[in-house]
Order: sequence, then structure tokens, then C-alpha cells
Amino acid sequence: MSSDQIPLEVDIEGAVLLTNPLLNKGTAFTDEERTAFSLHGLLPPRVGTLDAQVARRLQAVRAFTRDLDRYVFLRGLQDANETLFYALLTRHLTEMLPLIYTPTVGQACEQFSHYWHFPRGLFLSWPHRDIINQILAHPRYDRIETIVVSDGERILGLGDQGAGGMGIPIGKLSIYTACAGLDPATTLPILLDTGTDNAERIADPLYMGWKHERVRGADYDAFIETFISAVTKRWPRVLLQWEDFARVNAGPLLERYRDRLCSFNDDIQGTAAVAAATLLAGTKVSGISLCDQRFVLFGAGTAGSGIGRMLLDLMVHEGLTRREAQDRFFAVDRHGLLVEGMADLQSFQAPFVKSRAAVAGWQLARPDRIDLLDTVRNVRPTVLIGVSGQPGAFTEDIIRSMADSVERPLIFPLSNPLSRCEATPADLARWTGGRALIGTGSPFPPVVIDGQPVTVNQTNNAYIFPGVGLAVHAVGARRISDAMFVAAARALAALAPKATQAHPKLLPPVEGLRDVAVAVARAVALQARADGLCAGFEDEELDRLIAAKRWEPVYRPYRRSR
Ligand SMILES: O=C([O-])CC(=O)C(=O)O
Ligand SMILES: [Mg+2]
Repeated sequence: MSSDQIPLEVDIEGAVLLTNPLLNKGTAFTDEERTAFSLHGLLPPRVGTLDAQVARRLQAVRAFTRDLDRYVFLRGLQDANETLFYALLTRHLTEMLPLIYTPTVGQACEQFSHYWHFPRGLFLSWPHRDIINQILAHPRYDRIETIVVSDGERILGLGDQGAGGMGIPIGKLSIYTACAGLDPATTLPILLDTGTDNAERIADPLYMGWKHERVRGADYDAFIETFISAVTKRWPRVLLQWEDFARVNAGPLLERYRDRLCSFNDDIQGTAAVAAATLLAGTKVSGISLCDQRFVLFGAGTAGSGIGRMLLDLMVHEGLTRREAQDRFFAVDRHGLLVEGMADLQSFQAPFVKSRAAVAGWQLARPDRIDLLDTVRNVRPTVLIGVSGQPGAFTEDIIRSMADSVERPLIFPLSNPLSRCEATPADLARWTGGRALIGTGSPFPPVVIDGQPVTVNQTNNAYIFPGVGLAVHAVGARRISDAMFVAAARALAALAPKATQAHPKLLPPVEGLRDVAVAVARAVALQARADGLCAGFEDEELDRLIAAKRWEPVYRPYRRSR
């Protein structure tokens, strides 16, 4: 008998059973189950199937006209019946992902206090900081293995959303279950509510978060310390993913805690790995090796510094000295190109700061500030990456200038959601005469080049983090090294479809994200073993270890527990 056929012992009945999203089957409860669990009369009489339920919900989703309404409907389904929610998601991944994740989740975070209908996840707020241990102690959290946590301060490219940021941990964990197959009963979304500096949220009478300016400095650090101490005490082996923290906190929190518990920052490490993978696949098409590329990075914050560091590491790995690698790399932030002596430089930006001598001979529009256009004109980059949250920042001038000096420019406007993207793929294709190899952070419809629709690569960390989490749990990794993310990037790059046409795909299709998670998990698990971060295992065991962690959205038969 397959494990899905082994009856599950269930000790609740009637309306209580129907309102438990992990156990509810809705109309698919069989006649015998309806008798055993006092469900007759509570459901319409005809017994349904998961297939019919998926068809019904799919029809309902499609009938809406606005994506935010689709999001709200799907969240309602998730709160009512997780098996059905994940069956719908996994069978229609390409259609559903943009609804439960980027870009729609951005609107959902902004509108959180307006469509809210049912609690999901855990809110830990500053006023209740003294009872965090007590909150986590509840037996409902006994099985937790994976946490995604945000403080809501840098939600995608949308900035501070306060408590509304909860949409992100919920969305990321839905992807963990849909793509990596982590059992939803073992996942916990957490929003740390330390206030908000978003004036609109504070002024909104319906805002549900703590109405207070953000707690900062030593108080904030103490709050995070209280939280992490409570987490490691409650779940010593938990995997914790930091998500959408502001740039001042993201890097320092990762460094402070990455040796205290098994954790990583998705915006720094996950985004870096997917960007590197897309780029590695792109180098095969352009015929210019990684070490011969010239990089311009626009936006040197959380994601930018992560991408920069990984690319420098990869180039060093391929034989350049660190100095040579850094010389190929130019980062532009809010105040222009990072050059020594500039105000506001952050310590994490240090590897990307240019000496004055390095830019001494440059032609500049203004002597006091080197903007993106100046940088592109002088560097003649082969790769342009945007993680700035500045819509339209990749202007026609900039892109045409870049395309003048390189046959196949690699252009990745990665900011999310769509409203923050640095340029649309259609414009990029037009301004480069269809030569650009494009990756975006959010899904875009295909662009038409020479009359043919060309898929836009979705350079989103959803290609990476599910596989990392799956590996961690499959082999019991204690910590997550940078090398594990490099392994993830290389594994993903290896899955790029063979470049047989002029406009090849640089990433496997979104529909295949479940297979991607397994391939990434294999590579990450092997690297964890090489780094001594998990117990040993035989190579032949790995597929079985990974398969054992995968939960499938199917209904198991229920038996009344005595
Ligand atoms: O959520 C996404 O789509 C990617 C991501 O981590 C971000 O933009 O912060
Ligand atoms: Mg993020």
C-alpha cells in the first residue's frame, strides 16, 4: 500500500473537522467517512472527487476580473482546504504562481488590512515581546520545521508595508509546499511587527498592525535577539528564512545569526543564486565567458550586494584574482556610481566601491555625480542588472548605448512587482533590435521578436529557495553555507534548455519548478555533505531521502481514532 493509502487517525468530527484546513476534504469526504465523522447533512449529498473540486475552483478563479480578487479567493481556499489549494496550485503552476506570489502578492501586502478575513501565521509584535516564549509554546506549533519571517520593511520593491508584509511569508511558504513538497503542517509564516514608518498605513483607520513608528537601533536588535532565542529554544533544528528586511538590517541579521541557527536570507542569497544561474546560462548563448563580462549593477542594497558577492566569488573560482574580478564590476546606487569618499557608503558595499583613479578619465554629463547612463557609456557593460525598485530606470538611451557595444547584451531588470521593474521586456527587445537576453524578477508575457513569441526568463528566487529548503530537511543540514547557494546556482544553470534557437530560454519553464526543486536539492545536499554541515549519507540514498520529505496534495482515507 502506498503511504497515501494508509488511513490517518483523526480525532475531531463535524463542523470542527470541516473548518480544519489541514484535514478538511469538503465534498470529497466519502459516505463512510461522513458517517464516521458526523458529517451527513453538513455537506451537499453528492460525494465529489479532488479532480472535480480542482475544476470547480479553477473555473471560479478564472471568472474574476481582477488578480487581487483571485488572490483573496485563493487565500480563502487555502484557509479552508489546503489539500485542494495545493492540488490546484501544482496542477496549474504557471497560471497560479503570479496570483499567490509576485506580482499580485505585492498588492495583497498593500491591501492587507482591507481584504483580511482569517488569521494565518504568527504575528509577534513589540508590545507583546515579553510573551514570545509563551506564544510559541502552544502545542499547535509542535511540528514546525520551516519558518519564513519578515518585519515588513522592504516588501518587494514596495517598501514598508508594516503588518501587511505577512503576505510574503505566506506566499513563500506556499511555494515551499507547492514546489519542494514540504508538508504545510510543518511550515510557519511569521511577521515581526515592530511598527511602520509608512504614513499611509498609520493614517488608515483600518490598518491592523501596531500603529507606531518603527522601533530601531538597540531596541530593535534586542527584539530580534528575543525572537531568535525563543525560536532556537522551541525548535533547535528549524530552518529559518529571512525575507524582505530593509537593507540596514538584512545583511547584519544574516551575519549575526547564520551560525546560531540554520538560516539564510532569500533576498541576498536566493536572488544572487538565481541571477547567477540565469547569467551563467546567458554566457553560453553570448559566447562571452563569465570572467570576460563587464558588469553594471543598478541598486546596491540587499539583493544587489548579494548578487555582486556571488558573481565575484564565481569569477575568483574561475581563476581571476579578487582584484581583477572587482575591476570588472561597477555598482550604481541612489547617489550614483559607488566611488571612494562618497557619503552614505555602507560596509557591505565595500567590495564594489571604485577608486577615484579608476574613473579619472571618464566622460561625464556632470562632474559631481556619475549616474547610470554615464556608467554604461564609460564601462560598455555586457551585463546590466537592476535591483533598484526604480521603475523605468533602464531608459532607451541607456539600453541603446549598451547595445551599441555588445552583440547579445544580458539585461536583468529584477525589481518586483511589475510596477517596480526597471524596464519592460518589450521595450528592451525593441531598443536592442531583439538582441537582448532578458531576465525579469516578476512574470511577464512573452515578447514578440521577428514575429515570434519569445518567453521572458523569470529570474525569481522561487527557482532556488524551495530546493535549498528541501535539501536542508532531507539530509538534516545544520547550517547553510554560501557554497550551498553556489551549488544551487550551478545546478539551475545546468537545467537551462539547450540553446538551439536565436532566442533560447535561460531557465527551465515555471511549470517544471517541482523538478527544479529536486535537482537543486540534490546539488545543495551534496555540498552540505562536502562542507561537513550534515550527517553523512551514501549517494544512492539521496533520492530516497529527498522523496521522503515530499508531501503530495492527495486525500488520504481517515479512520476515527479511539
Ligand atoms: O518575492 C519575490 O518575488 C522575490 C523576492 O524575494 C523579492 O523581490 O523580494
Ligand atoms: Mg524577498
